[in-house]
Amino acid sequence: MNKLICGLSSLGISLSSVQLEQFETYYRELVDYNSRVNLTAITGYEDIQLKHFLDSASLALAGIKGDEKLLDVGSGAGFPGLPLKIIFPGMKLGLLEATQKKARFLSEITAKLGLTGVEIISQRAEDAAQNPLYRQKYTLVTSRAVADMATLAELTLPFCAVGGRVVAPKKGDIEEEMDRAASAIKKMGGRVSEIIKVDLPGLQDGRKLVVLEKISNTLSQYPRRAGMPAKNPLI
Ligand SMILES: C[S@@+](CC[C@H](N)C(=O)[O-])C[C@H]1O[C@@H](n2cnc3c(N)ncnc32)[C@H](O)[C@@H]1O
Repeated sequence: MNKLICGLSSLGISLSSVQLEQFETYYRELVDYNSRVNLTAITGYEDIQLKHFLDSASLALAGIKGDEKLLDVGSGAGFPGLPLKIIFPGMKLGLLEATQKKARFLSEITAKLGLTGVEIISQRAEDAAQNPLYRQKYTLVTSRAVADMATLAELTLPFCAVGGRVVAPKKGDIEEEMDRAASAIKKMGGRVSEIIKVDLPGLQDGRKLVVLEKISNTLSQYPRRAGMPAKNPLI
């Protein structure tokens, strides 16, 4: 795990032997499960350390303290939620994933890693966000590679408590994407707080973190029914 260790040290994070072993187990189980069920195209030992584990950990640049209640929307094989939980074990974590076979992997890997305080929610974000158990209940919401920002605002901000934040990793030039998303972010009760450049050993390719702040309650009509936020983004 040298690539991960090196990148994390730039973030001021060092891992205990238990955490290191958890990352090794996560790597092995991911590659094994992936040979039967397609979870990720990234399978090399170094690539997984950088593009999955360190990329997930880079969200710490947004000032994660470790006492957050975190929901990861469209978590797939657990990114970025699970690496953050390994690094910050005190966090409460929800992993929201609509695809059943991916949600099954999330349940299995969570048990194998011996993590507690993790809930797997196998639903679409549009449906789960109307459930009072989840609506506006999280202080931190993450989502990587799920949708463009206008759609993502509608899929994430409704889960966020007022005063909480959404952190979304993005890559490349996002100016136009952010312009298109301005109205959706406002309608969900959010505002853009900051955009943080990610520059870590092995991840120097224009990655950034979009940070949204939740400043007022989301109106009950949002998110719209399943599929609408992607099909017809709010403008
Ligand atoms: C490209 S994958 C990214 C997975 C992971 N976040 C990552 O970065 O590796 C997108 C994931 O989001 C899930 N997803 C897409 N739309 C969703 C929705 N509306 N509600 C819940 N999950 C959704 C998909 O099932 C898929 O697993």
